[in-house]
Amino acid sequence: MAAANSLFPLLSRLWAHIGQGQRRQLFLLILLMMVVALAEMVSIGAIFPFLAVLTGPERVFNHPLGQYFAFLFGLVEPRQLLLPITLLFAVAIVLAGCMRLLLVWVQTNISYAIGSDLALDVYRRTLYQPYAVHTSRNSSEIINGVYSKASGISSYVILPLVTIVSTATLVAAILVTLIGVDPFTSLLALAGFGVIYGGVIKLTHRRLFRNSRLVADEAGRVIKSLQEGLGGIRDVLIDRTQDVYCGAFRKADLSMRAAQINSTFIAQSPRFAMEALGMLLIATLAYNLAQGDGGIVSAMPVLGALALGAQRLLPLLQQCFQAWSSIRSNQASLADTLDLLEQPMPEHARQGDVPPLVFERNIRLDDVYFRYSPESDWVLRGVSLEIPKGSRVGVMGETGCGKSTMLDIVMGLLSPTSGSLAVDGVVIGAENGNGWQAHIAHVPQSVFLADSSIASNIAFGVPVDEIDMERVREAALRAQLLDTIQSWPEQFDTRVGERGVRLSGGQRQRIGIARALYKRADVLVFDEATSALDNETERAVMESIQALGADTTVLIIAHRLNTLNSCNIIVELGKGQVARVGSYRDILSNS
Ligand SMILES: Nc1ncnc2c1ncn2[C@@H]1O[C@H](COP(=O)(O)OP(=O)(O)OP(=O)(O)O)[C@@H](O)[C@H]1O
Repeated sequence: MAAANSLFPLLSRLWAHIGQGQRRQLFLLILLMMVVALAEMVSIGAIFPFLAVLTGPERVFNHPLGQYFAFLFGLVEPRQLLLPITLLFAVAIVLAGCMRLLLVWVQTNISYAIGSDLALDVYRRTLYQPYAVHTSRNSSEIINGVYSKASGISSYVILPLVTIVSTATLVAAILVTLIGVDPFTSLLALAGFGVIYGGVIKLTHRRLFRNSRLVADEAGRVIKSLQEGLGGIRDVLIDRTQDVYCGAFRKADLSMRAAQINSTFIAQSPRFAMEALGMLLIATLAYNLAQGDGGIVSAMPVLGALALGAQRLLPLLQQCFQAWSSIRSNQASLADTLDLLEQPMPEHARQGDVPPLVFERNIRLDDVYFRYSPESDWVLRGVSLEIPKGSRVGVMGETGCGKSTMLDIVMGLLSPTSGSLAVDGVVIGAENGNGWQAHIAHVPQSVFLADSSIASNIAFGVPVDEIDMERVREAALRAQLLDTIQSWPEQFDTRVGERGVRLSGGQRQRIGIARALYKRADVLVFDEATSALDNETERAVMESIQALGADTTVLIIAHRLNTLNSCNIIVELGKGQVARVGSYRDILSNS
């Protein structure tokens, strides 16, 4: 718990993910902070001669420095000092303001640039995780991780961190100036402010950490309730379960917001105590100085410098505290983001484009056992199978017997728990999986469609300006979809709607088939890809697939045996084992 609670290990893990270029930018930023701090010192220091000239020009004129200044500008009487000193003070104030503005601009830019790179890295690493990792995760958790936690990292951690460093530099510079003006009051103020902020930090840091865990978890539940309600909208409408989903949303949202309110309140609250303390100090000081020889008039320069210093210091201290509480109240999200950033990157991810593996003879499964986790039952138990190149293999078996799992292993999406997958005798593993997958096109049971045009969905993942329309047309023709597309006013530019809601189930499936054909892969895997088609269309699609040529290997899972009548090998699975292998005729005659 102590380790989870501590912020510093997280910050050092975060530092490890910041690139060299950005570290250099941060170093330059610190230099800029120092320049701004210097400007701040000058602007506060400048009020001292300004007020001194206002309240007693003779004193300043007779001072050796005043004499030198008068000589420099050719001034002959004390009142002539007023204009140049006022101008100097104004210039110092304006310059310091401009420098602060520049600092805010630079630090915001650098923070968001770092945040953007980290968010991209989280997304990239997530996309590169093996399929088994994806099937074991909840998508709302991932969306929450990539979008809210990782994307927001610039505003809730990086910018606050940079703010803490920059405000601390400015605070130090202002304090040094104020100590030069009046050491006792300045050190007293420093101690007072330090005690108050230190006390608030001590009292609230656990609470803020608890809030951070709550916000991180409840945000995931908010996304989950949205995804489930919208994803199952047909059932929600028919069953009238809107209130159930609104209830789940409300519960998570309220709890998340209660934690956010609490953290925001904590972040804001010390401000008022600080302002009161600052005023109290100035009033006490003014009272004491007014009792002195020269009265309040001779004390004005010191008082003015301290008042201006306090006016600069208090917002900075508050900013610094708010930045700390922002990091603390998002610490759990930071920890989750770091876990995502530290997902192992598979070796092949660094390889770039890999050439396809040689595939001339066969695909072999040798005594393959598979289970999804060490706690779960075996899904495949000792499956051995040889698939010659160019064959048409039909896979059948009762529901849940492991057909899709077996084909996921053939496609290199899942790795056998024991046993092996080999192509032309070469065992497929993490290092050559990409080379094997370069041969494969896959049509899953439910085809994912992007909310874009038909053409983009057929040439899925290809940039719009690189889509080969002739190839798209040919794929649509083979998938028995060309006539339908041509009957639509916008033809291949027709938008399909989110997840293809504007299409029928059969049209969606045929887009999936056309997508696989567009790739011109030499291994095609169809997982119940024609289940939504009528008999006539299914027969036509299967004929097109048959006509693909002797070099194309086709694997088809189907529940209807007659879908497989053009296959030359039929594999029947039963409870994770190969029950029978034979020709369509053999299987039919023994059924
Ligand atoms: N991601 C997963 N995690 C855990 N178990 C899983 C996972 N996917 C599938 N299973 C289990 O593995 C078994 C085989 O599933 P699989 O999808 O391979 O069967 P199938 O024969 O293709 O079924 P169907 O014909 O219904 O599509 C089932 O008992 C299923 O519950």
